[in-house]
Amino acid sequence: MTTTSSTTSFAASVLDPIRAIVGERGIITDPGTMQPFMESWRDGWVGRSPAVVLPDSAQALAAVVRICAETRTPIVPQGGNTGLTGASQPHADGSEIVLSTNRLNRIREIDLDNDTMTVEAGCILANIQNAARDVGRLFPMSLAAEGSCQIGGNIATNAGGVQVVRYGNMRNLVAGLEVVLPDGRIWDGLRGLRKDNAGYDMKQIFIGSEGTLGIVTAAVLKLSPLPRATATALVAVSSPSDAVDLLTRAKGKVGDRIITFELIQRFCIDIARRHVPDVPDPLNDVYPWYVLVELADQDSGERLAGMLEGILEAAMEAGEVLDGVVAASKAQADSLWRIREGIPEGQKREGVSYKHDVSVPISKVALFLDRANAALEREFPGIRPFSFGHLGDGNIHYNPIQGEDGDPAEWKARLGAVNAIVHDIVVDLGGSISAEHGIGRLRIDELPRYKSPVELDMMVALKMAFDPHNIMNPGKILRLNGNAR
Ligand SMILES: O=C(O)CC[C@@H](O)C(=O)O
Ligand SMILES: [Zn+2]
Repeated sequence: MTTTSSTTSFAASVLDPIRAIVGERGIITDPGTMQPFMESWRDGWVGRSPAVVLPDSAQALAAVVRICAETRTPIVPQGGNTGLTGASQPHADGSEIVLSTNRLNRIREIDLDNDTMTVEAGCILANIQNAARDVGRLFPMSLAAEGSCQIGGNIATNAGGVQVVRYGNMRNLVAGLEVVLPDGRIWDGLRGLRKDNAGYDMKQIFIGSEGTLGIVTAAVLKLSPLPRATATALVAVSSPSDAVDLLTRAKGKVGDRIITFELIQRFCIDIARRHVPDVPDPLNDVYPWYVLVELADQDSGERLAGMLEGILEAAMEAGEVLDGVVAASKAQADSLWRIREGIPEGQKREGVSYKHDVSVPISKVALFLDRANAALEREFPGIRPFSFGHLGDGNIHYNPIQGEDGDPAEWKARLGAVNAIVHDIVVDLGGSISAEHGIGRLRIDELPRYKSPVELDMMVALKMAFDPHNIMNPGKILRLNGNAR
């Protein structure tokens, strides 16, 4: 059978009934218009698909899934398509339909006394943050892609970001879910409850499942009080171990007023400044490591800044801190944030890098960095360590960059060996090979190396129970029975 005739029969048996449900506005088959849905914005994932389907209600989405279930047509659920692991793009063989949540974009309800907001999966994260702020509440999920990522994708990937140290990751911010199952049934679990101990917690099965068990169509989100004040500082330290001491000291003094605690290696600032405009270098000297710390609470800004200064002065006396600046205005705080925000963008432009999104216990971050840097420098002389991330969560983006010399193709070919070295150390220290980005396709072949057979068996059993025909985002997270997908 030729590709053309298989695509034609695909179109006839599957796309016509789908078109009848979603109408012309709900389906794209033109290759040019489909292209943005086929590729990732970073990291080079590109696929093909006969159609992108965009239902405008959970009921329509469920009806589409029912057709796919009957015809065994694989589905790739997609939100804002901003993920970093290839989970939301189709494979290259053109056999999968992309099911987009773009048109599920209503805020269904805000319950102020319950501090919850019920939203559809396609709501853009920044719109949710703004809607919460408009009613005097905070929705604390915050990450670089917030202007275009969708809450459904945040939930499917259990997103993290820069405020997890205070508010937790997506898992902690969801009170209830509505999900379309792989057989097309809708599970209405939109309960806004703080306590619900009536059996298994099904919503947690779907959070972080990367669209492999079902499609989230709506969620009840937990809101927090809107802080009245924030205080932001950039602090220089001589080592990650001193940064951890500073974190422990700050926790002891101000507890969960710490909303951000990010570690930054000096080289990351150099790369951000090289490639991204307006990244400042606000301290008078150059230091090996930095921390971006932010506090927030309901108190006055002056008192909060005073608390932060007090912590930094004591840490300086103890030799943990070398230098630092506390932002004197919102504009100055924003400018400090540009340093952190410019790092992934700068790194993208610098050449081959080996990305890792790892976590270890906070107490072992310094040991992890020492061991990983030493092992890589021994094995691949010239490789340039490049580490930053969410120290408050023990989550480091350990992204060494190729050496300045040598053939880029040769550096690229070392990816597998670099991953193995880094991940073996992570797992030896009790850590995880994915802290917040997920497994997707990027780490699908590494997962079996780092999960026990018991844990893998449980994961496969779950997948088989929910999706026995393997139509829901196949070939992401797990390959079933050793198959390609
Ligand atoms: O580029 C990366 O490796 C990390 C991206 C993102 O998770 C961040 O924390 O900025
Ligand atoms: Zn991150």
